[in-house]
Amino acid sequence: MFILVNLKAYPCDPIEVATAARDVAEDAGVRIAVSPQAAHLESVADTGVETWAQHVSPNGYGSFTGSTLAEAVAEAGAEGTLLNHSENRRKLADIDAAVRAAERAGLETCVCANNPDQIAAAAALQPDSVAVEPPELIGGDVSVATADPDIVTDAVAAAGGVDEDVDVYCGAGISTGDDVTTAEELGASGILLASGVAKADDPRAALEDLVSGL
Ligand SMILES: O=C(CO)COP(=O)(O)O
Repeated sequence: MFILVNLKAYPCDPIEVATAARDVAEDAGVRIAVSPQAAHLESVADTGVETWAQHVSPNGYGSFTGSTLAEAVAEAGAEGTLLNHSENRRKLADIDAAVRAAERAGLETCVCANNPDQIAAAAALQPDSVAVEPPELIGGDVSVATADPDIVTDAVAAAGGVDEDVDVYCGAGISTGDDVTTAEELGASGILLASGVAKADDPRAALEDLVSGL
């Protein structure tokens, strides 16, 4: 299972989380990545943890003020990028172009979506992975794998029906090792989480719990 920790715009210490994620990944032999604000990509990547951007723009170099270029995040040390997060939704054409921009820069891609139908559309763009995250469960206390297990199994089936090479992750409300193993049993090959680590009093302990059943 891949554990991708999205720090969103939470006021946590990205280096504290990155250092803990690096150590827990090494100790447990589990793949863990951290996705900080764009301004923190380089310092997070410098810790040695696998680092992801939260978004990249669909355009390449040029007169595009305010862009977050795929090339720039790759140069900062990112190895992958989220796209179309529930809190940063984009037009289909822009998601497609952003997947292509990320590929050109050598970044792994994960396109987020609300439900299995959107997962099928996202998988058709041939990212490396898609992530189903029901918006109403994001930031809550109940894991998507418990509250709505069908959405995970249906997302796995929807993506597989379009492109079997696209991995399927799930997220929303995940905070414990039980949540992670339940998601794995439903067919997800990774989880995407935020508040369970970014808002934890002890991010290292939260990460250790997440990998405890793997
Ligand atoms: O949006 C999410 C991860 O990208 C999920 O957030 P929570 O883990 O806080 O529910």
